[in-house]
Amino acid sequence: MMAIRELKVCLLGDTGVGKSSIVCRFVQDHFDHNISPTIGASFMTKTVPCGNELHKFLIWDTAGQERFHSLAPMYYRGSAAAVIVYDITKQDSFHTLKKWVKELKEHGPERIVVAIAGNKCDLSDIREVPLKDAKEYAESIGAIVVETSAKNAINIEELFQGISRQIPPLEPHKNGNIDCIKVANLSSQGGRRCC
Ligand SMILES: Nc1nc2c(ncn2[C@@H]2O[C@H](COP(=O)(O)OP(=O)(O)OP(=O)(O)O)[C@@H](O)[C@H]2O)c(=O)[nH]1
Repeated sequence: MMAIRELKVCLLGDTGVGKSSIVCRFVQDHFDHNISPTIGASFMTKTVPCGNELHKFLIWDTAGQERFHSLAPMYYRGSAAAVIVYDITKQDSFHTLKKWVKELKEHGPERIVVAIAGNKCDLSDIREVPLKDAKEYAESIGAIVVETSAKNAINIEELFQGISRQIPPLEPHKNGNIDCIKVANLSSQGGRRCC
């Protein structure tokens, strides 16, 4: 028997940085060049093994367009982790990422795991944000950082594995907690809805 833990995760970041594409690649191993901007938010799940536990990620992919900004607290409230995405070819999107970090610090859950994803690393020939800047910034706030490509499936699994590693394992006597159900296999895995 393995314990399954439900972990709420939200994705935040500018419109067009590739949040939905990252989730779609992670959950369905699929990439769509013509993906539409998210309206409000979308929800998907994926369960992955982590040590003696299964982590069921309840993934809220938020809309990056400014008009949806006020909805964000609904999605980061109660989240175990936030993936904040920027586009390595857009300096502005890195600036927006810093604003999200500030907002999470002020209004987000106290011990939220923050993972920074520098997406579109397949476009490094037109890069505007050096990896060094992202690493230095991530270190200064104690966040995970990785450059990803949803298009070429680079570091997408690793991003979520990094989050899993930051989630402290449950103590055995706590296995009866409400966020933890005993299951024998991975049959609950899969997305409920994509993009
Ligand atoms: N080259 C490249 N393009 C990407 C990558 N990820 C996403 N894109 C493209 O970037 C555009 C925006 O992707 P989305 O996933 O919709 O971005 P988003 O951050 O979810 O946008 P909103 O829903 O508006 O917040 C689409 O045309 C994608 O095909 C990537 O890794 N590489």
